[in-house]
Amino acid sequence: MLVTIEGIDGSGKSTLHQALGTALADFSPVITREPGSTWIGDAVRRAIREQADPVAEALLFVADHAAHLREIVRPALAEGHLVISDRYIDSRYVYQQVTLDGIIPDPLSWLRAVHSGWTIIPDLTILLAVPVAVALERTGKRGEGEHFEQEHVLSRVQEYYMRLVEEDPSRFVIIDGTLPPEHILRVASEAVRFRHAEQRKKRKNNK
Ligand SMILES: Nc1ncnc2c1ncn2[C@@H]1O[C@H](COP(=O)(O)OP(=O)(O)O)[C@@H](O)[C@H]1O
Ligand SMILES: Cc1cn([C@H]2C[C@H](O)[C@@H](COP(=O)(O)OP(=O)(O)O)O2)c(=O)[nH]c1=O
Repeated sequence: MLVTIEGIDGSGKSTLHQALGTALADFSPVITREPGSTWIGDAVRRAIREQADPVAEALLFVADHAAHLREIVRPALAEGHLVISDRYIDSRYVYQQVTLDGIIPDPLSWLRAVHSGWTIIPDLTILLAVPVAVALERTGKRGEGEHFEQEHVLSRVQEYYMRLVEEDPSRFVIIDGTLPPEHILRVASEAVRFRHAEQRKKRKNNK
C-alpha cells in the first residue's frame, strides 16, 4: 500500500513522516521521499538552488519520480510493503502548476499527461493544512526565499492542493497541521490502519 504525505513547506510533513515510521513499525514500512536520494534527486536540488529553467526543473522532478518508482516504490509494493513517501506526485501537480504558469498552457493537464500511463496513484494521501503565515513562521522564512518559499507561491500551492482534494476526495485525509504533533500522528496512524484494513477486506471479497 502506498501512502503519501503532502503539504506546503513548513506544514509538518517531515515531522509526521519520521514519527509514522515508528508508529507503524508493525507494518515494517519503507520510508521514502521526493525529491529522492538518487543522483537525479541531487540534480533536482541543484536545479532549485540555481533557479533553473522552470520546464527543465519540472522535467527533472518527473525524472526523479520515475527513478523513485523504479528503485524504491515498485519493488517495495511488489513485496507487499507499506510505502510512506514524504512528497510525491501531488507536489508536482501543485508546485509546478505555479512555476509553469504562463510558460505552458494549462500546466496541470500537461503535468498529468507527462505522468500518465506509468505513475502509481497513492492509496492514501495525508494532506497537512496550515495557514501559509504559520508555515513561513515555522521555517523561519519571511516569504522572500527561493521561489518555493515565497508567500504568494505557497498560497497558490495551498489552493491547488485543495482542488486536488475536491477532484478525488476518497484518496485524501486532511489534517489540521496546527494541532500538536502527537495528535496529528494519532489521526494519521489511524487513517493508514483503517485504509489498510479496508483494502485487505476488498481483496478478500474479490477472491
Ligand atoms: N504540529 C506541529 N506544531 C508545531 N510545530 C511543528 C509541528 N510539526 C512540525 N513543526 C515544526 O515546524 C517546522 C517544520 O516542520 P517540518 O516537519 O520540517 O515541515 P515540512 O517537512 O512540511 O517542511 C519544524 O521546526 C518543526 O519542528
Ligand atoms: C516533490 C516535489 C517537490 N517540490 C518542491 C517542494 C519544496 O519546496 C522543494 C524541495 O522539496 P523538499 O526537499 O521536500 O523541501 P521541504 O522539506 O522544504 O518541503 O521542492 C516541487 O516543486 N515539485 C515536486 O514534485
